[in-house]
Amino acid sequence: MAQLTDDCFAHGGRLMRTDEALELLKEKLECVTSTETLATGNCLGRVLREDIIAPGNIPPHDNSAVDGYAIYFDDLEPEGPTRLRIAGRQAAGQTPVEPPLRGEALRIFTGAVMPEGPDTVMMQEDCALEDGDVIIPAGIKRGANRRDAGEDVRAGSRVLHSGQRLRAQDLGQAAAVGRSELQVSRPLRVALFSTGDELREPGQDLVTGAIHDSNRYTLNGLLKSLGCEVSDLGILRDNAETIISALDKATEDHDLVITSGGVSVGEEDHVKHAVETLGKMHAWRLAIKPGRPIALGQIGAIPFVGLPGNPVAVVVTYLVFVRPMLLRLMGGNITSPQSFPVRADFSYRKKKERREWVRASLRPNGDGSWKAEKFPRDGAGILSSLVESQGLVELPEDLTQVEPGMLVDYLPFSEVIG
Ligand SMILES: Nc1nc2c(c(=O)[nH]1)N[C@H]1C(S)=C(S)[C@@H](COP(=O)(O)OP(=O)(O)OC[C@H]3O[C@@H](n4cnc5c(N)ncnc54)[C@H](O)[C@@H]3O)O[C@H]1N2
Ligand code: MOO
Repeated sequence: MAQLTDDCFAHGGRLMRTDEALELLKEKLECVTSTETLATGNCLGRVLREDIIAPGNIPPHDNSAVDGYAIYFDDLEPEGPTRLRIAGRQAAGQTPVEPPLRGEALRIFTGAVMPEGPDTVMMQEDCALEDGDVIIPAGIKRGANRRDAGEDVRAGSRVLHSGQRLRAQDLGQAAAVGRSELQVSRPLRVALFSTGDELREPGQDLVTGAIHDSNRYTLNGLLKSLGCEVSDLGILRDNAETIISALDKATEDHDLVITSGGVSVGEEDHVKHAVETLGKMHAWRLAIKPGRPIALGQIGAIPFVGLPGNPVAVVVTYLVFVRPMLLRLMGGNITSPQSFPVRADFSYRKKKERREWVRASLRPNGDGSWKAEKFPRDGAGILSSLVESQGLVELPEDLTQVEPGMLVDYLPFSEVIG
């Protein structure tokens, strides 16, 4: 099991660019999860840890794509209808029957093996029947309505790649090549805490100055949607000893520890100190908004991530940094989420040299295209902005001004959550 090396997150004091941070994560983190063999049907969302090679062609044999009549194309009259005797019947799953002779048709059904000889299938709705014969109209193309062996997958080709997260269609593909079991990563075990004296559990009354803990619920959902096994370890009060002992204990049986809050420069921000006491901490100051402070470190060999407390910063830093980190730790490929160029429907000023994400939703332009409408309020504490938006617009470092009509990169939440 590969582990973190010392100083793996260390960097200079300046603000670090997103690309640099992601590169460093890729370089320094390795897979820490072992593999297990699971029934294919239980592998949804897991990271595949083997290449899946097709042992045979799919489909395994030439077959009919429709219910109809298998015929020899060369038997057809070039102009006008052709009458053919129906010589036999071939259903899906049946062993091949005697092929029809030239001048004959074979009644055939979708998925049934094509007989030797006939090259074309006529759909039954286009045919007429008369005294046990079939009347084929003119106009069909040679080879119509037949599916060739291997047209979906060729024997020996790689249908699934080690490192990919298994979606429903991937499970179908594994089953299609005959795999009843797959080698996948065990779930990453993540310990999750919130920190802050102001935090109360939902359901508890709020005294003045208190708020309900929302970050743990957001993070729990984000982590679970990526297939992590989450230990929700509650709220840590702003007390150095409490935090030290809780973090220490959490490393005993987890692959990663995540907290939110307490990573800034305030006197009550004890998380950094706790990690420094137990291991190594490298507070990263990233050239991003929201989510400038993010703490990465290690407690023993277990990676630690301290996310900023502001609820929007939590989600953005999770999507941009933590998600690729988790994928790496569970042996997955880190692929950039797919964003889409759309026209901005807003003006926005930003600082140069920093990457920003604004909350946005797609609205129809009326001509079939879409535009990105920005959520009107920008605060990193406005959690409702995430609820009411469908995604994020990513604004690169060198951009300083967005104007309506400008092309921007829109990242739907559906690309990265789940
Ligand atoms: N002097 C400075 N102050 C701040 C800076 C800075 O650079 N210098 N950075 C600001 C930025 S940016 C952020 S982000 C925050 C991050 O600070 P912390 O990680 O220490 O977060 P807290 O202070 O604990 O909390 C910030 C904010 O979020 C609320 N919060 C915290 N946890 C939760 C939770 N589980 N559920 C809901 N809301 C939560 C908390 O009450 C605060 O309002 O620091 C800025 N300050
Ligand atoms: O990193 Mo803070 O984003 O502005 O909430």
